[in-house]
Amino acid sequence: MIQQIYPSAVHPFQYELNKDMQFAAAHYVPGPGAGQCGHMHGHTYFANVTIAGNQLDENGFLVNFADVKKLIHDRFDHTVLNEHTALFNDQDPRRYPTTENVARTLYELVQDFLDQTPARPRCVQIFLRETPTSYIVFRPAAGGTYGS
Ligand SMILES: Nc1nc2c(c(=O)[nH]1)N=C([C@H](O)[C@H](O)COP(=O)(O)OP(=O)(O)OP(=O)(O)O)CN2
Ligand SMILES: [Zn+2]
Repeated sequence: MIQQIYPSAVHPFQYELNKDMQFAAAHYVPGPGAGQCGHMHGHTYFANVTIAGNQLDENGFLVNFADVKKLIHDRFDHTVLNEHTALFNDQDPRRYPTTENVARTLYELVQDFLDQTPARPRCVQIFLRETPTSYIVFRPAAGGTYGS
């Protein structure tokens, strides 16, 4: 069981759902300053996904916790992040599998899924821990984010 305190996302919605999960994945960071991280190595990533909205679906869910896990855990667990070439790219720093870019990519995957649901709740925060001492918090930019 994952038990961590996460930073709060500020949002105007009544319901806030949080899903914790972990996944084991390997990666290397191709950047010139990556040092040791340029070599293939692995992490047990811990992700916390925060989704918010005002409307529940026909199940009484904001979104099914299991669907959120499927989007991330089932896709990345026991994989090499650099090999997800539709998402990451060794030639483009915006697409290197750094913690920052992985966190943003998780946001994009989750929000794309939510956009296909009738109530279209919003992913308001991704917390992604790569090591016991290093983590990133990604929040979508303000402006246009909470428009509907
Ligand atoms: N801003 C970023 N810096 C670093 C990233 C990153 O994704 N974004 N990644 C790495 C490496 O991939 C590495 O796996 C993690 O680095 P680090 O936290 O330095 O790992 P340590 O376990 O060695 O940390 P200590 O606190 O020194 O034990 C590097 N930088
Ligand atoms: Zn790493």
